[in-house]
Amino acid sequence: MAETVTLSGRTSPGPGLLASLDPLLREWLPRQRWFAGKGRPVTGFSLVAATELLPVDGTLGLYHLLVRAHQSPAPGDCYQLLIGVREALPPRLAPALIGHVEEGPLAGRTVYEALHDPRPAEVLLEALRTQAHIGGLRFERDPGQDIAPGLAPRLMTAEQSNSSVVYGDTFILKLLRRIVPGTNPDLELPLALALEGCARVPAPTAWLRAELAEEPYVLGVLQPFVRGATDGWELALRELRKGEDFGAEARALGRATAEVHVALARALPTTTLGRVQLDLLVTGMSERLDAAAQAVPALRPYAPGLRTAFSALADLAAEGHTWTAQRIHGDLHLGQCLRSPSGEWSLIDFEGEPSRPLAERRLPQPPVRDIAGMLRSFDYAAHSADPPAPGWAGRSRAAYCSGYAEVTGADPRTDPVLLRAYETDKAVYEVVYEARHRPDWLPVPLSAVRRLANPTT
Ligand SMILES: Nc1ncnc2c1ncn2[C@@H]1O[C@H](COP(=O)(O)OP(=O)(O)O)[C@@H](O)[C@H]1O
Ligand SMILES: O=P(O)(O)O[C@H]1O[C@H](CO)[C@@H](O[C@H]2O[C@H](CO)[C@@H](O)[C@H](O)[C@H]2O)[C@H](O)[C@H]1O
Repeated sequence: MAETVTLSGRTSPGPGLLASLDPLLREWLPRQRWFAGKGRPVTGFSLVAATELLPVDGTLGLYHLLVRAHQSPAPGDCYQLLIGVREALPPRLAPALIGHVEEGPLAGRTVYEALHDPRPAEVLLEALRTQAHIGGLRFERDPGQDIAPGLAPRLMTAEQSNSSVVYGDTFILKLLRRIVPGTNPDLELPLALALEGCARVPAPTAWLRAELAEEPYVLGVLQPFVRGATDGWELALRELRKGEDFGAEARALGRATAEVHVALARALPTTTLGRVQLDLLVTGMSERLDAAAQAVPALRPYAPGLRTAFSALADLAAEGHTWTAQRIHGDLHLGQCLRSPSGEWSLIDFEGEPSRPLAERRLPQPPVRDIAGMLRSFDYAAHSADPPAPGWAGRSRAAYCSGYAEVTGADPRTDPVLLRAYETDKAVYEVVYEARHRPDWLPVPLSAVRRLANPTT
């Protein structure tokens, strides 16, 4: 059953479109890295919106679909799909195959993940360049930034929560996969930082939105591509392999994080977290720990020790301690930091932790939360090295905090209770993330869990 169907007006996809794709999507969707509902069966699909971008009666058809995958708990998540339609798939597109349609309006055709194909990817950039309105899709651009026509696209192959296409090493378009209504911080925060003149974050050039059932959806963001960049994770692993210290880079990263925090605090409202808010924060952390221990048995022996991190924070709140909260990155780790060949660091991916509700991701939070994320990341890098290098992690963590203090005047280590609570919350999140997505990596956050559960050992 269609919820809302938006058409380009050029041709109707026909009522049987989704029914004919259903058996193929059931098999293909759960295999995608960005599919958020892993481990729960997909029981069906409903069409939220369908827009024909290239006519499907031509040699290459293109549908933009928003499709809800029915899973428990209902109603299931909504995903953005770009479906190419051809008579037959050329061999170079074999990895993009979704399947051969047996019935319905596309019977006899082959459907595939269109982002692998240059022509559909070009259509998206051209629509952003010309600020097209197609069906319910709104391709919009910063009037102060131009997009040259004809930039060659290539789909990024990195492990991602979404899908990105690089155009001529000039722009990168991130198409969000799991779509939720509302203002998306991945567009909101970089736009606010650009207005603030913060050069640490690539300024959005253009974006794709949809208005569905009077709710706004952000579907994608185009931003300048940092050419020749190395991300912080790759760089850290490289230095670890060479036995090199990461202190200077970690310090620079601390400064970059602080600059972004200062700009966000200027650009968007801040608030004070008092007893009520801190109690809610502690409750949230405790509930996440309970849910994680339920989902991942290996976490259970450490749960009582981890809880002491949260009760210590509750104790401070009861004594009347308050903290300032502001908008933050929300999922900061080494992979979200790009170092340009000239040594400048940029921060990317302001979506927050994708599994949390959007409203929660947009709340002001103590900046220490981002710092805890980065500290966890140094630990991750050190534990992925062979042999593990805890001393390297300790030095990088210290240098990062010092760099942060150089800009803000406040060293995060002077706030150990809040820092330990957030590090614990993050490690718990990572345990669940790894159990779900990369079970081989589970020992990495579990080693931190052991340390955080026994802070004096
Ligand atoms: N502006 C940019 N310049 C260069 N590379 C980028 C840029 N933005 C993202 N990337 C690359 O794309 C990858 C995925 O981007 P990210 O925003 O983290 O997507 P996701 O939310 O899907 O994880 C990054 O790890 C980085 O390698
Ligand atoms: O980049 P994403 O928004 O998709 O973030 C998710 O995936 C990350 C892994 O790709 C995950 O990060 C964890 O692993 C990193 C090493 O691969 C490490 O640097 C991080 O510190 C660690 O949290 C992130 O948690 C998840 O949300």
